[in-house]
Amino acid sequence: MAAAECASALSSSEKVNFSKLQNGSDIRGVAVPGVEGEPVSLTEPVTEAIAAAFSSWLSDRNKSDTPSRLRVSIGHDSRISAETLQDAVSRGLASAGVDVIQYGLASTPAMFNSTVTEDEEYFCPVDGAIMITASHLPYNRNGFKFFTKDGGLGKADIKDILERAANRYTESKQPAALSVQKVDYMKVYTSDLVKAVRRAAGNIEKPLEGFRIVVDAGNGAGGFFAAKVLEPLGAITAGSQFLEPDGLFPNHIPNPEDKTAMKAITEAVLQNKADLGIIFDTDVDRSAAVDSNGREFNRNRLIALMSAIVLEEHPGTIIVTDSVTSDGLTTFIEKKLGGKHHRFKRGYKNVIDEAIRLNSVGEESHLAIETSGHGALKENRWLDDGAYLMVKLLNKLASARASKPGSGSQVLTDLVEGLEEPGVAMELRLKIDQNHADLKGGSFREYGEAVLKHLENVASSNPVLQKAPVNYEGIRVSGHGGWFLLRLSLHDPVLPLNVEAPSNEDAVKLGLVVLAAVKEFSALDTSALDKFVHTA
Ligand SMILES: O=P(O)(O)OC[C@H]1O[C@H](O)[C@H](O)[C@@H](O)[C@@H]1O
Repeated sequence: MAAAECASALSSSEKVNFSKLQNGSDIRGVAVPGVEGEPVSLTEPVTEAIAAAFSSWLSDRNKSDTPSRLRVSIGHDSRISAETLQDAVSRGLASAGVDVIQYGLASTPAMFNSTVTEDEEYFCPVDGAIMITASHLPYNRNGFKFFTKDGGLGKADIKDILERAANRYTESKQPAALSVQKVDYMKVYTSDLVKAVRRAAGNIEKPLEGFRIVVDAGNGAGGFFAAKVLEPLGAITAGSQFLEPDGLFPNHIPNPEDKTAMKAITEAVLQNKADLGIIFDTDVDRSAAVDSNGREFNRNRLIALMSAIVLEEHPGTIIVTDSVTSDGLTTFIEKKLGGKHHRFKRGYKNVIDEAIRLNSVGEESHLAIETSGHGALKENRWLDDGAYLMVKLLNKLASARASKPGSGSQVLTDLVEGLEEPGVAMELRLKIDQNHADLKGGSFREYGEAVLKHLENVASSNPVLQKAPVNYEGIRVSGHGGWFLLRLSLHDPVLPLNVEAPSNEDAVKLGLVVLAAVKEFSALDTSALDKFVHTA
């Protein structure tokens, strides 16, 4: 499908529900027509209004300290609607009197980086940055993430921007005099990553010489990592796959939580006898790895690995994670590594903000990381960066090679030794039918809260179950050698259920507890749970 077919224009008299485009701290919508039941919501005029609204938000925020014209950078991932939206964003910004700098294909973390880089040749630092991406969502979606030098914008800022956009959308527009610069900013960002590995290795030019490392970019924006980061450091990247951007994602979903994606990189490692495999999501703010034996470092195992690295550097520090992390991970961080596991809420912005808050009240934390593969380090300005997580693994490889040549990725494998892993780990997503009479006109959130309250009461009266003493999200309960967590999704009318247990039999016992408690809620679709408890 050609980019020109994307994002057909709406007339300004049509009603646009801007608030529906908010997805937590991002904006997301449908940008490409053709999928039944998914009309285009992120049209060019809507996009122009959002970009102009960001610039008005930015200029209000910077009023006192930036008398000159504002500069905003724009980057995008490999989606087929990227260029159309990039042009619309540029027009929206220019109409608001902002200087526009287009980076073309870029990663989300690079966009944040552009707000802190000091380099006039690249028009940096910019006052704000916009990344056009919908992460791992299907090809027809797209969206925006916004950054200033203080990091990614939060929920309240996005709400504000969408309100401003709704007001602007009805205003008649003047054609804007477009002042657009194009620069290859990824050159700056990748050279920062290369320098970070060289520095950690004692300023050796090629600290990864001889390592075979394969990259799977899933046809997203992460293909640069092979040629622009690994190769200059001396690694051999033969066997890397899906490095070419292709917004139809023909090979697999670029998502390190996805089983097919992890299988693809694992096979590439084994076939190429590589020391390490690295996989990114579409916009490179999430990642995972695979060791030379094909063992996956994603989800809890990636957190364990990163915790081991960070706790060597900062003994005793607090590791902040999302809520769906395993009990085995807590034991590993606290008993084996001597750190403290702070299991917080789901959502990368939530874990990062919590780590920043802890530091501000004198509780030292250096790592905030989610099972999804999002992760941020204090040393890297709390930038949510999948590529930087991989840089930390590369540093480990390089230092192990210096002391023990030929040991491949064994150093990483050894670091997670002792992590207890459950026999069964699963997530089922139970949908709330928002139009169901049982909601009695209330919101799906209220309904979900009622389900959780009831489950809490049921669990409290069952002597074989123990409610988690500290819990920030949903209902987490231990029993039958495992645990379950039922919570409200951050964005969707869904109650995700995570269960971990030593065996299928135990997982079924936990599943039955949940099923018995929620079955009277007729707007909740429990078919996946029914199926699990009857067939597992
Ligand atoms: O609550 P859920 O539906 O499981 O979604 C949770 C996820 O939402 C978004 O994708 C965020 O980027 C992730 O950081 C978060 O983990």
